[in-house]
Amino acid sequence: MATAAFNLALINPSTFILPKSPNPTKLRVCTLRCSSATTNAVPGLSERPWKTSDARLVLEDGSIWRAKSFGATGTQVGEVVFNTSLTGYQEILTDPSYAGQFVLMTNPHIGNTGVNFDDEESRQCFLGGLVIRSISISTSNWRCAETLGDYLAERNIMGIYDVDTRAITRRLRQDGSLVGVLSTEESKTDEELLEMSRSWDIVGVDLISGVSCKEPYEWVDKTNSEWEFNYSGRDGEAFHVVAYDFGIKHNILRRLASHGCKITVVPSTWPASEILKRKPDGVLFSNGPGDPSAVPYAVETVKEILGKVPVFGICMGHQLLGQALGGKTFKMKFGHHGGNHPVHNLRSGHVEISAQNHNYAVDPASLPEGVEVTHVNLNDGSCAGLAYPAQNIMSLQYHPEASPGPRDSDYAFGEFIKLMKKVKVNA
Ligand SMILES: NC(=O)CC[C@H](N)C(=O)O
Repeated sequence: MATAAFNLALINPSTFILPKSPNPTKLRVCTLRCSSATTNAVPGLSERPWKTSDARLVLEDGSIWRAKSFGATGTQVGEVVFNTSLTGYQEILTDPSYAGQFVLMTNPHIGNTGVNFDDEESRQCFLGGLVIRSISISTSNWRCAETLGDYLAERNIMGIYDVDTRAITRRLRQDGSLVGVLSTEESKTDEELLEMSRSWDIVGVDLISGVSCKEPYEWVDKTNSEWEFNYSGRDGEAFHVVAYDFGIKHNILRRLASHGCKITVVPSTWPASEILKRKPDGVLFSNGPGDPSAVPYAVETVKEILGKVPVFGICMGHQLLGQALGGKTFKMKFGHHGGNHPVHNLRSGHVEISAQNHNYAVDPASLPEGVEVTHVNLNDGSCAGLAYPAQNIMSLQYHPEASPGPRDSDYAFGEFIKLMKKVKVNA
């Protein structure tokens, strides 16, 4: 009888799914697995020559997922989001827009290429943690500098593996984003971790101030030659772009530099008046973590700049532009995170496969007349791009810089160059 119940549980994970219950004493564990993974095996020193589960992911709905840890140890709270990218885990780990979130990779096998010196998208990892199905037991790549586990441990980022990522993804798709707690601390009870997850919220929190640079700096690095497949925009003229760092990804800066721009990066709180004094040819509002409604100071800055100089907003920058134009943003059910999101460019008629990472979106119905929706996400019809030609504004909800992901939308940087050029010529 007991054996039958055990087998049933293994083949049907939903057996272990617990209803969201205010009574934490009813907690049970979602997965029960043995594995022959040998990553941490210490022959002769352990009764079992394989690593057994030593971590828990406790979700706010009351479900508990037993897992194995890699990277840092400890206890961490965050919002769980799933990312459908097949490659590019290092760029994802260093995308500052994941601050406050645990990234669950739907691709089951992660870590096989290790990490390298070139693919960093920011100065550190800001995400809460990494959740994967299987960590590669060997690392092989010509650029590999170290293993994923060592990299995360050095940066104090928790990772877990041997967890049913497919079941968690299905739950997030069904119920929406969930807050969770990752812990390797046996001393903490399930109830304590559940309480922690339920008393934490990502909505309404200014996460930008924790990731933005503290002082302005100049950026000069370009993307390498494999990116030179598109309109280069270089015509001997170096446009000066000021980039607001709300959590900016380096490839945005590299792409602008490759188009010949002279770039000054400024902190998120830098006054608009200081920017306008420098008379830039354009201003870029970058991607960044969290809720756009939690940073009214940034919306005010955007408002002060609009109409005075051409602007380009990317992701968080697009959301802040939407609000500055009088529109509203809202939290999506589980957002878009991955490198395979189809977007319809309404101006060209083309479909772009895009890189995306956002949980909030602009409500197009809330925007004033004259603002044009230029791009639509084909998965759910949400607004993926805006333009307000009267004020030389363009923005995208997704990532034309890719990194990781397809480069279909790279033309957007060329369009920004054209916008700056048009305004300069007519000045
Ligand atoms: N990549 C981003 O800029 C993310 C924007 C915002 N934090 C969101 O989740 O919607």
